[in-house]
Amino acid sequence: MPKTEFYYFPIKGLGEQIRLLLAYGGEDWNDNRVTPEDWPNFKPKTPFGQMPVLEVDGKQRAQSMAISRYLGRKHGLAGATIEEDFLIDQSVEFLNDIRAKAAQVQYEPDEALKAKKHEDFSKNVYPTLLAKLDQILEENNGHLALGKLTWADFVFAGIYQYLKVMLQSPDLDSKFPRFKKLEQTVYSIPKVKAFADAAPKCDI
Ligand SMILES: N[C@@H](CCC(=O)N[C@@H](CS)C(=O)NCC(=O)O)C(=O)O
Repeated sequence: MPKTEFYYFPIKGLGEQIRLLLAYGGEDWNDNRVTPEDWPNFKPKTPFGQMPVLEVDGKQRAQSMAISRYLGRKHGLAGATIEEDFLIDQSVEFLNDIRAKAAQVQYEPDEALKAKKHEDFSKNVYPTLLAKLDQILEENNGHLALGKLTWADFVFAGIYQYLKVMLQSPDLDSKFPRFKKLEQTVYSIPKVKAFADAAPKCDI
């Protein structure tokens, strides 16, 4: 089996979903956590000057969603038809929309503007998006698509803690119990749990 190397910062961010998929697949892989000090040296050696990067047999792959989709297909977590794949992609893109909205606030450098945006989004944006997400889970047996475990669920589990921080919503678990349940569903898969139990702890 080819040796797989995964490279990302020592955070969950855009990398955790890939770590969870690699763990699920039972691949022989190394979880390389590149420190900010080592990053300037590695950056020019990556396809887009960014991480995550997945290297299989010396061949690099980049872009978190493309890598996740690739691993999902590889490990039986994709759709059986293009229609099913579409439903998975649709939910993943919706998750990305939520993350992008939250990031608009999280990475606003002006603190006063950040507070204003947070207030506005908390009132006018997040409630609709989160209710829709909850509805998708309700209609899919607690999953993001197809009523069963797919790679979209790994994307969700990988970003959920970070999302809570970005939404500044520590009570998200109690407001939307289906969210926490889905995160637990993924993290309690034995191979995923074994990885997560042994991995360095990080919240975001
Ligand atoms: N669209 C890319 C975005 C990757 C990205 O933004 N990576 C950030 C970390 S989350 C990065 O490498 N930042 C360091 C830099 O740009 O120098 C993906 O999904 O993989």
